Amino acid sequence: MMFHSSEDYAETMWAGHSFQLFAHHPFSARLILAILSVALIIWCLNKTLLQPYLIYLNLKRQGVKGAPFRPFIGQLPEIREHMRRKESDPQYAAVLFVQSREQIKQYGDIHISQMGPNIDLVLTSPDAIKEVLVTKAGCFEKPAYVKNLLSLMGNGLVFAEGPLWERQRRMINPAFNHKEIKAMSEIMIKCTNEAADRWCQTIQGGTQELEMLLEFSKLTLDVIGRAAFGSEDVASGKAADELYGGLSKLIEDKVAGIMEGWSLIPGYELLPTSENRKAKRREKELRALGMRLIKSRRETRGRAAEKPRDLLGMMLVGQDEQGESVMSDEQLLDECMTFLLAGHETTAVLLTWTVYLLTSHPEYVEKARAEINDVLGGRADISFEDLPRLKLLQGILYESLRLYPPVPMMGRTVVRDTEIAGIRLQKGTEVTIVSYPMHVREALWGNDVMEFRPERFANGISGAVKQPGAFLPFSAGPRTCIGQNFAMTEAKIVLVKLLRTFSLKLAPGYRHFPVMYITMKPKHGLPVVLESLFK
Ligand code: HEM
Repeated sequence: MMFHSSEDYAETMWAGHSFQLFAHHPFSARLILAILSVALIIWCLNKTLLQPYLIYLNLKRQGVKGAPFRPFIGQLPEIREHMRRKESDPQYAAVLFVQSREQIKQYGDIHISQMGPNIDLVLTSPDAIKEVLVTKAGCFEKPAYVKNLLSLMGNGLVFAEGPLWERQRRMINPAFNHKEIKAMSEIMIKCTNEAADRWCQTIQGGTQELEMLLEFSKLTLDVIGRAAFGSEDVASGKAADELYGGLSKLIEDKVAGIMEGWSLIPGYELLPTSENRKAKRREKELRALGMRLIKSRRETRGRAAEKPRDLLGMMLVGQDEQGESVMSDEQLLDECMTFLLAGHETTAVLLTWTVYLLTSHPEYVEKARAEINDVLGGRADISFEDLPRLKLLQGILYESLRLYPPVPMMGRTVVRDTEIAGIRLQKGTEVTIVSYPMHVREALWGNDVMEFRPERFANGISGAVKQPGAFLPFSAGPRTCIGQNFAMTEAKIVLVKLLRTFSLKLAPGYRHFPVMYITMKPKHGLPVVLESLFK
């Protein structure tokens, strides 16, 4: 072999012999392993100790208050203890998670909280939250730990960022305009009638206890399946049980991982632990179900002559208003999983808490029935045009969203240095927006703030609260919930049917224990005794 220079020689020797050297010298292999291990430990310590500590110092130096820094665990032990102790406390919702009243009382509306290794700037003030969600929204993205928690949604609309998010939102927006929601309301009515018939059959003229969180979840899954995917069988029989059961278990397990603290460690989700393997398996099954939906919709699209009107159909045609072209199969699947998840769970939880509040305040059941009868007269079915006239029902739903917001917290990560409420935030700082404390702040709503009083919304949101930005069930700004009108339309349709067909009583076995599994829902479900009003 000819070498043109000593560099060539050295290079070839390095490339050719170095691996042999390592292979034949166990010492060198061990050295490499040791170097890699040290690098990994340094990386982990930097992520879980040094970076959080520097963020903590930056906030502290600017006078932000909060519990003292505690390496790796933060306030996790207290939160866990808190959750255990509160099992029997009916006011549990009022002391939700870390953002307990005591924390706000002790440290103020804007304070530091530490969940495992993560330092969070907790915001419960309308002005600061408006800066994050609206005026400086471009400086924030969704945090990695939430993306990991809901990795099933991939890069769908909830987690897409930058130009991808802009394109997807532009493409999907038209599916949620007034005309489309009106068209989808017919599907909602059909699904609701079918569910009510099923419940009537179960009751068989007597009374029967039903677990309403489960019933509402199946119903909202059915609606999103048909309205967004043009599929009749998302929520039929076994598939629905598998889908609902699979999704709930997946999220419960992942939240349990957070409470244990392990899954807050960066990169933990990549380790082959039995929990991670189980979660991956579940995700794979659920995504396979999503793929089946796409395939079946592709086939029906091939046969249909007119322009598709459901969400998946529109995405399959695959052009946005600017004529930009098709989504990849992977992106399509991410959007399907996003809408299946975001589009059913939240609305089911809203319906569940509303029925809980109504059974606890029967006087509003009577008032709501009177309003419904007034608006519908002798007609059996509601129509989309009736909905704006159901003012009390709207107030009941808003009051439920105020006292039991299905999404009471939202996370953000600073991606560009910025300033919020006069506090300088470095890139990498985590921000948690907590709506619940604003929803129950006396100074904003009046001294009856803890009471269920739907009339407070008689003149809309601005008539109910001093700062409208303090009512945040659907978020605000460019990333506000795309499905809010869909959800409110669906919830009204379901409640009208329920109140017109059944009397409702909370079952004696109900245990009030709201928990946060991304959405805030009753840990033990909502058992309700249903009795038909028509005998
Ligand atoms: C009562 C029902 C609902 C509540 C309380 C709710 C709440 C929210 C909230 C708070 C966000 C913002 C999350 C964040 O920025 O971190 C959000 C976003 C979103 N919601 Fe909803 N939602 C509901 C129903 C729905 C429905 C029915 C759909 C679809 C049919 C839907 C689809 C979405 C999507 C796709 C996003 C992400 C939007 C974006 O980032 O551009 N939601 N929702």
